[in-house]
Amino acid sequence: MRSGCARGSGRASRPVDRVAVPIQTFGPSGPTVIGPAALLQAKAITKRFGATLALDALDLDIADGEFFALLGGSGSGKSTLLRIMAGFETPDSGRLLLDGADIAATPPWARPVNMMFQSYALFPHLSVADNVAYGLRRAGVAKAETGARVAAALAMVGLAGFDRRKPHQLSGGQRQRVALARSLVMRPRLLLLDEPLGALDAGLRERTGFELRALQRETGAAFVMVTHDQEEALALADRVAVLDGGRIAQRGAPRAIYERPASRFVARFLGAANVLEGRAADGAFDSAEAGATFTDIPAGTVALALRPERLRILPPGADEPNTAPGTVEDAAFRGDDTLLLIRMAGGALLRVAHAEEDGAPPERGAAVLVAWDADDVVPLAS
Ligand SMILES: Nc1ncnc2c1ncn2[C@@H]1O[C@H](COP(=O)(O)OP(=O)(O)OP(=O)(O)O)[C@@H](O)[C@H]1O
Repeated sequence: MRSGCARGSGRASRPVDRVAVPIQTFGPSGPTVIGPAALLQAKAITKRFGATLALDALDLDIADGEFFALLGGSGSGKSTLLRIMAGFETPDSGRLLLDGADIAATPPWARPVNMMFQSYALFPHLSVADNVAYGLRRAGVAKAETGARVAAALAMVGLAGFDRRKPHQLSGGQRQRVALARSLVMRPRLLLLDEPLGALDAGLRERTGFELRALQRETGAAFVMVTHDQEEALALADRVAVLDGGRIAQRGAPRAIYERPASRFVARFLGAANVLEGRAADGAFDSAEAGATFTDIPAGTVALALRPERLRILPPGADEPNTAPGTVEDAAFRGDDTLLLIRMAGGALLRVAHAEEDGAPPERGAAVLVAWDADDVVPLAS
């Protein structure tokens, strides 16, 4: 992965009374939060739109104070799930619990939940301050308190002094901050963010990503972010759920699902791993397309994943275990590495990230050996 946003250890600045220590069990579908720290629980949520099954008996737990990312391709059900959490959409079946109590019948405004829309949905005719104050005024909060909370929220997102401007007098990044301030001013326990960085250019995305994490730590609210960008999800979230066809394909800490994807879909979706097909028998996996046999492979393995950055290139004839011959079909320089496409003798096309510090990459057409460490071979069960 080449990611713009580093993950900070970061927990230290969270107020002590909001520290989230979820208790987890590890079942076949990944860790499940069972402790009192579970803030929101979706249980077997199903939602259809006509013939489309948008969510398929989906289970999910969000812990108090965590940064959670819902990651998936177009149409995987991310937005539908977010809208159900917010109360803008009603599930056909299943339950949604907040602190253990069913909130199916609770209208959006009465939930301690706030949603920041991808479009920001600011009122164009209202000033920045009035946009941010809107929810507090509707809730009948006193004028003096409203003023103080609006000022604090604007300061928090770095927009002190912008109160009188109208949305059209702001840049895209500033409009996004107003939308954030408008959500945070309500002091939600759960903030839902629909593609929060989607409308920003690359430089601003990285900076805003760091700021989002800082705000999440500062407020102690749980953040649930929808994104189709895997780097963004891995960089920002404490936990990630990968959605596929209205179901959760895998969930867990970013590093865990990146390094140990459970299925072909997750391996390809996160970091574009090489997926090798073949046949498992007696603890070995024979991949004709890779021209290699892998040993110590658990029963039930249907394919193997190998990350491009874990593969190495050796000259032909090198005397090392765990190698297979191939030919360089193409090469693309990417700055800190070169992406090589290697056609293996068995026909598979492998992606290999050749780091700059490993010297000049081989030329197109060169015969090479592709090498791997046994520890980097990830067995996939589906
Ligand atoms: N109001 C609706 N009416 C009909 N179909 C809908 C409606 N909302 C969503 N769908 C369908 O439900 C499925 C899931 O949609 P959803 O918007 O949740 O996906 P998504 O993962 O957020 O996708 P994207 O990244 O493209 O926004 C899609 O097939 C979509 O076409």
